[in-house]
Amino acid sequence: MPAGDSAALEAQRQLALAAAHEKAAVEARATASRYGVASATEQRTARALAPLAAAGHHLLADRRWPGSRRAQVDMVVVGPGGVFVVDTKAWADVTIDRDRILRGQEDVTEDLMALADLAYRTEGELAEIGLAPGEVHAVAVLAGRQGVDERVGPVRVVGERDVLGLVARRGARLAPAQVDRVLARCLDWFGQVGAPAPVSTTLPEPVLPAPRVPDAAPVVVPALVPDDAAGEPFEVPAPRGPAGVAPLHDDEEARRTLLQGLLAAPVEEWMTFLHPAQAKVVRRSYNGPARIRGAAGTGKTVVGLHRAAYLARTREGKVLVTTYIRTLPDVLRQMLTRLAPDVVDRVEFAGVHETAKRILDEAGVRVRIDGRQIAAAWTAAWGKVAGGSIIDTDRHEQDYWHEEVASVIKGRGLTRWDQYADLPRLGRRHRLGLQQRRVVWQLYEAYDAELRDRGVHDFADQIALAEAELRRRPPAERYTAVVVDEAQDLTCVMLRMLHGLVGDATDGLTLVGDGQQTIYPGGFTLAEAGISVAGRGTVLDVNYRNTREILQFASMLVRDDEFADIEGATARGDRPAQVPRTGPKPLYVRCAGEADRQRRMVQRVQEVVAEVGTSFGDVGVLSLSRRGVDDATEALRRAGVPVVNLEQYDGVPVNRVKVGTVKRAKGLEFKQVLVVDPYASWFTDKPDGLDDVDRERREFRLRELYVAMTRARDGLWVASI
Ligand SMILES: Nc1ncnc2c1ncn2[C@@H]1O[C@H](COP(=O)(O)OP(=O)(O)OP(=O)(O)O)[C@@H](O)[C@H]1O
Repeated sequence: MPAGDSAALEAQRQLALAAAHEKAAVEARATASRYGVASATEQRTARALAPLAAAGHHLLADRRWPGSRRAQVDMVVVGPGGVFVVDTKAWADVTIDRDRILRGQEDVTEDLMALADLAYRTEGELAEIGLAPGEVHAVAVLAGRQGVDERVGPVRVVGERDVLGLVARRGARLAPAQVDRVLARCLDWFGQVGAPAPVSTTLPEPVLPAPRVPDAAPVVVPALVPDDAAGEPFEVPAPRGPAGVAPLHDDEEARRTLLQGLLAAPVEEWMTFLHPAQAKVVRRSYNGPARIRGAAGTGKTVVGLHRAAYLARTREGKVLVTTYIRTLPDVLRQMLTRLAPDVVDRVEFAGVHETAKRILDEAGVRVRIDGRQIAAAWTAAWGKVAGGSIIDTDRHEQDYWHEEVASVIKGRGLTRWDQYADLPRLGRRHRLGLQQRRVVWQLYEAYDAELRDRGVHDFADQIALAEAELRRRPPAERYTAVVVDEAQDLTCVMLRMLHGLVGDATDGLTLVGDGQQTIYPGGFTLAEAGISVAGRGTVLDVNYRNTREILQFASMLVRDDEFADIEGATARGDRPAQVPRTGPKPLYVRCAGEADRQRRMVQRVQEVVAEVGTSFGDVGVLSLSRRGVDDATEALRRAGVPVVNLEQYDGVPVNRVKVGTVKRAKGLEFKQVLVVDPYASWFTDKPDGLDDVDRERREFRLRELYVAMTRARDGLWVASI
């Protein structure tokens, strides 16, 4: 090749190289400007959140996205308000339509779902140390925006100026020691980002065109027009002020927002921090009905509530929390309001009868319940069929037969004599011969006829009708899940009805309870109710409520107790493996008579409220009978002690001594409990010498006392005569 030719080629090569470098430079600049935009907006989010540091929050910026080699999380906030996984979006023209988010015409929901998925995995990671699932939040911050507070699925979408308030308003949910534990785990989970990839200046050797033979024209290097790489279309508010950036919050505003959070009442530990075993049950998925059991005070209700919140958060549709006791759902709602304010409106609380009523109302089925007419129907039926018969003995009060009809026959949904003739009456010790059963059945028939003649229904009818209605017309996904607290209190038909709401759907039905606390007759098995929880059971075994001394005292009552468990076997109560708390021994006093007992009861109340940290509202006075409740109420009122009957208590803190029957106290707890109606013989009678009628009575009574005593957190006082 002639020398001139080779020089020209070299010039061409150099020019091509220069062009390639220039192109690469333009691209690199464009990329840099994109990063610049991102980091500028992220920095603004960081600045918006910065005041939180003064309130005990830790801001982890630019951490590794767990499970990804390259992706980063803009910011993780760990503090008293919980854990917030924050991603800043420099998006303009954003519209949110229900669970979708659009950027102009483009649906960018999936982008947020990646963040949701990360928060979900983080929740699982932190459950390992017991952090309750509801304390981890996915937050997308819209750069340069204000006054936005929306939800796209599980992701909270807020403006840059709203994010501080979002975190601060959560208040003090985690104690400093818990924040430290969560922080340590988060530092591991969201690892450090490694060194950035080195910048390479190596370019491939340019391939030059072959020289044209006749007259080689000079190579024209096209002018390089920078790509349209100015970055994403988004609006950042016009800079203001000397620094060129608008202040996100003036000091006063930030202080006010923070103060709001700091002043919020701290929540109890169990609302945010669980035992890891509890936290896992909350999130576990069961491919059908599940059962959570455990002895008194092991946190079953707590887990049930967290699970309800978790299911509401992660599923479409509503969750129902229900229980037998009419007043308990209100108390549970109050708890959930503080535990999971974000989902409380998607969880319904209703007693099991209220639930039946709603089902029937919606189906247009009329039910007429009239207490007086029901009582009259019973009295008339008893007079016609049972009075003077072989079941009318002084061994049984009418109540016994009323329970037999209401709980055993109607509770188990029996409608034919042959079903009852040889029915194993689980949990009822007194054996009934065929003759007695026949009379009981006739009594039932007569009672039923009396109800129909009067055009009224009783409460068991209401449940049976609702259950039948659900069978006739399965509900159109009314609830996504049903959580039943104190499930051992329900009759067979009640459980069938609740099962009818969700069937065997994954995570549909969660039964929470403790067979040891069964205080109603009418035992049955889950198989009879058409429910199987095989392989989907969990036992909780740390007692968080009682001191060791209280539990030991209460457990003596049920030492030899055997009960018919809903899973089919005759069971002994679950015993907690751990009872971490200790305290003073319970006091058992023998009184000279009823008047003496009332006097000492008032004195005891006055003593305990004189202790630091105990007020009237922390005291529960419990009785097995309504009469006992009336007497105690009267005595306390006379002494000027403020009282509230548990029938009227809805969980809103009130500084009055709570007085009520043990049945009404189910699921509740008090710092100090006074049990006011035992007779000494209840504790001393040996079961061996009793016939089966008395044995049955004794068993139910002792279980009820056990329930009463295990309501006590710190102090227990039992007075007998
Ligand atoms: N992980 C926990 N950390 C601290 N306290 C807890 C925890 N779990 C439960 N508790 C507390 O233990 C007490 C008992 O909890 P809970 O009422 O849920 O028990 P339970 O098993 O439903 O009791 P019961 O069957 O006797 O009604 C409550 O005061 C609750 O706040």
